[in-house]
Amino acid sequence: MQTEGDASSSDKIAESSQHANGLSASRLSLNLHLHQACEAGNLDRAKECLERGADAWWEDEGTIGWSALHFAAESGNTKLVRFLLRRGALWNAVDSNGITAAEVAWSLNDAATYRAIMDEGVRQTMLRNALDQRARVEAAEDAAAEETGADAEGMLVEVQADGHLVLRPDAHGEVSANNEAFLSSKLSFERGEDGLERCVDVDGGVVMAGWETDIMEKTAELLCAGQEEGFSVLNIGFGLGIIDTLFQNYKPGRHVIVEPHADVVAHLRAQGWQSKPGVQVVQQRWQECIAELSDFDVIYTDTYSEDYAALNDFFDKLPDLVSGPSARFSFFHGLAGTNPFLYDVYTRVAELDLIGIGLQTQWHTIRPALANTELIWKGTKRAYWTLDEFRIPLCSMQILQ
Ligand SMILES: C[S@@+](CC[C@H](N)C(=O)[O-])C[C@H]1O[C@@H](n2cnc3c(N)ncnc32)[C@H](O)[C@@H]1O
Repeated sequence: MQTEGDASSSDKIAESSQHANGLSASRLSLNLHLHQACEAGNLDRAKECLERGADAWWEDEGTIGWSALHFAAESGNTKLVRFLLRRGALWNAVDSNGITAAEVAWSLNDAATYRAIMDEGVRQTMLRNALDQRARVEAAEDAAAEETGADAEGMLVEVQADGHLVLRPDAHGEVSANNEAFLSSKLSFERGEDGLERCVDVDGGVVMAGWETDIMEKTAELLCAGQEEGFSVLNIGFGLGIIDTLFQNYKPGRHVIVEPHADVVAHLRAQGWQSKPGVQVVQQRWQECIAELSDFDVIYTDTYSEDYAALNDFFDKLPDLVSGPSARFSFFHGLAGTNPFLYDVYTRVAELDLIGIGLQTQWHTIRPALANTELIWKGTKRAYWTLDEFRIPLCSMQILQ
């Protein structure tokens, strides 16, 4: 509960008007009435406020920045929540503590309301991805015409100055937000303060770190256990070679590694990867060589400085890469790995996009033992993972046992 006891609307208006971004007193009053209606879970009154011109997106910065959706979520009226979402409420608006309305519902064990907000998030994210994809195709066509490049974006979740969560912000010129810039920048291979090996980019962004070993181990097991002798593996992104080392334990007959970064390739050469039997290293971006590759029983992708749109593009290539309906695919699902609600949204978005190309996904949840110990992120730009549970996708055209 965030409103202040019996404060009258006019008191609240006076308090809020300092932060009102130029809204008139009557509009503020209407917005506050909308909040009160939502706090009471009163759909009819909320409708009336919106019909009279209240703003469904408005957040009361005079208090802790709740929106009408936060109040509606707290009231437990799922119908009201759905109504607000249809009328312009922002599904991912956060209060001044970074809390979304969905998290308010979650804290109250209100699964129906949580689901309603998540569904809207999934719908809008998929729509936005589709629009972005079209914009990228058009940008690429323009770039080809003008011989200029288009910038890629990062996919970290950040709270913006206006209080909204952004799913794919520009990471302020860092190489982690631009695949082309990343691939021509310097990398360091070092030991973190946790004693584990890590690979770090020029800005201090972590490309890969030893704490992910648990995730890689489980992924390799899900993908490789029970495969026939001589099975074939395609891995996109070598990094520290953790998953490739684990794949080798299952003795694949053919093991293709796609890795474009010169420093990573130098690192893997130094470890003798190129002369291992059955191993082929392709020093290209996956986008450049994928059309030449086919017939894999196991496919895994875990790249860096690429966003969800790039992953979705990779999904589209899968039908031409697999050896048959029982081939298995997985990817590193770190999308929105710092916010539990957005992690749920991206889980569902990926699942639906995969259904779109005929793949079923089973999610295997693990708690990486080494994740979130303080030392992991010391001396790095930021933590890209702060959640307790990691979901490993296992995808196939057939339902897997
Ligand atoms: C997170 S690391 C992979 C870690 C790996 N799974 C492991 O177990 O060590 C990401 C790798 O993807 C590579 N990469 C980045 N962009 C790529 C692209 N477009 N195609 C293929 N690999 C890419 C990076 O150079 C980096 O080596």
